[in-house]
Amino acid sequence: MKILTAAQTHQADQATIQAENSSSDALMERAATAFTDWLTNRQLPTEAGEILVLAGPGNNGGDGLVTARQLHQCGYQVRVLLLPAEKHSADFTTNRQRLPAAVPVADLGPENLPALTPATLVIDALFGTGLSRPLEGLAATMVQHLNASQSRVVAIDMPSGLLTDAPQPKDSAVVRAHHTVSFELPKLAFLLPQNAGFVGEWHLLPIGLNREFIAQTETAMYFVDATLLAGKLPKRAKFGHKGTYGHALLLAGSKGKIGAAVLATKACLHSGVGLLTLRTPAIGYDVVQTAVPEAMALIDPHPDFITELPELKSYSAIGMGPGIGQEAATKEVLARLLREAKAPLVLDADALNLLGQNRDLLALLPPDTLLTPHPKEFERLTEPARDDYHRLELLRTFCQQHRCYVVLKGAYTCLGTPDGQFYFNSTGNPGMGTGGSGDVLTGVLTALRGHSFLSPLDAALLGVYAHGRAGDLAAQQTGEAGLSAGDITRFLGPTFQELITQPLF
Ligand SMILES: NC(=O)C1=CN([C@@H]2O[C@H](COP(=O)(O)OP(=O)(O)OC[C@H]3O[C@@H](n4cnc5c(N)ncnc54)[C@H](OP(=O)(O)O)[C@@H]3O)[C@@H](O)[C@H]2O)[C@@H](O)CC1
Ligand SMILES: [K+]
Repeated sequence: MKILTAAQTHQADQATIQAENSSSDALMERAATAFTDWLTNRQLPTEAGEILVLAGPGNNGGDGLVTARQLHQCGYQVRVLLLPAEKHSADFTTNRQRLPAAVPVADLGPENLPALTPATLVIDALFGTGLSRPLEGLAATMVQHLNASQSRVVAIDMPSGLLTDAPQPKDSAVVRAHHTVSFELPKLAFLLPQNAGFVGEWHLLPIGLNREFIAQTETAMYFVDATLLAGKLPKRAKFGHKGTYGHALLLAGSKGKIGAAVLATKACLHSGVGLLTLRTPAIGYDVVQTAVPEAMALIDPHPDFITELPELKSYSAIGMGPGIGQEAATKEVLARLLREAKAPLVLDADALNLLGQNRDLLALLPPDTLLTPHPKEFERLTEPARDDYHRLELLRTFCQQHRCYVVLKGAYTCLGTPDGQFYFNSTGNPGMGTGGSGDVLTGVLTALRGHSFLSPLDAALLGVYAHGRAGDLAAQQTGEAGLSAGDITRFLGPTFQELITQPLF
């Protein structure tokens, strides 16, 4: 799915109205009907107490007025409070007039803030994607009053006060919604950790925005779901052999962290690699040969950490980092790898920390190298980010400067590409924030980078998505708290099976 800016969303709105030869009022009716259906299908009890619609002066307020009318028609007890304004949108005015007289309506005022109880369900329709500046005055006071209450809050399209795709001025008033129900396409603001407390759980409702317009609109941001990946992973070839799917090399493990090597190795094997060789220190030999007999073990002369780079010419992809530690000799191995590798590289964990401590090595990164930092590791490669928008700026600059792909790990892991695009992943769950989960991702990505038929972009997208999806399937069995990294590897097979497409021709 594409992620559009607020301005592009407004254009999509206009293009839809034009293409359908209908009216903005009809589109509003459609959007608000989808919202009302969403709400009432959640078995909203009629005895839920009062439903309070807070309506602003624009089309977001218009959506709120349509919803109020529809909920009233369904028999709910609804009340509307309007935010006084000098001008109102045409569709707001139309729907204000359509509101049945039986629905109580009043103007908000500093002396007229509503009583809010835990039984009140508040529908936040103050501002949506048309918000052009931080809230002030009465609107800000109302939002603070709402946030201080125990009422349940469902926001239409955006939590009011939150900018759709621009940095939020510090301490500005923003509604803290329990649910945000938005239309058609995800908004950038939903995907940033700093906004989690405002957005709550978010949901998308299709409202039939014009497909052609969306298809031809240029964007640098995507939300990666199964549809975006359709057709990218072909069925395994009948006459394929181990060579077709690559021979991967993993450099992983050190004393006390051989488990990281085992996890990455298992994940690589469960992601379709043809052959796998693991370079690990001597202390890991028995462990690895026993735990993962499918992999070949190429033992380093040092007992505790990796000190020598093996011959590289047979490998189609190389992953380095899980559990390797930060010894000087291991850093030299990394430096030699960067200088000598011809195969695609995946760098993670301590390989990234070593790069952060020796930034001169960044100049050696071969083009299309894939790095998989979490935000702290990324900061060690760049600089501390002021906020999530600044972090995205740093990500774009880093990827462009080093011609590399960076998987910035998080709730919506963001893949940055050398041409400045962002791909936010849709799969995964909080249970995956557990030791070894990153090692599994390195194994998956190393396997896919070794598939000659996948582009660097597709390998990264598929790997990140599959890792999250396998975690989701695992959590269905284990629960999020019970999820461990090894569980993720067990569900990689079913995940890839889901992703493989079998076109008839
Ligand atoms: N596109 C779609 O898919 C569809 C969109 N739909 C709905 O339309 C919504 C967007 O509507 P919208 O463009 O009218 O903007 P909205 O957020 O209501 O506010 C604009 C008004 O607020 C004002 N204003 C702005 N900032 C302010 C501030 N800080 N403090 C005070 N005032 C401020 C601004 O005035 P101005 O900036 O000109 O001063 C203007 O008067 C969208 O979120 C969705 O709910 C659906 O109905 C149909 C499908
Ligand atoms: K809103």
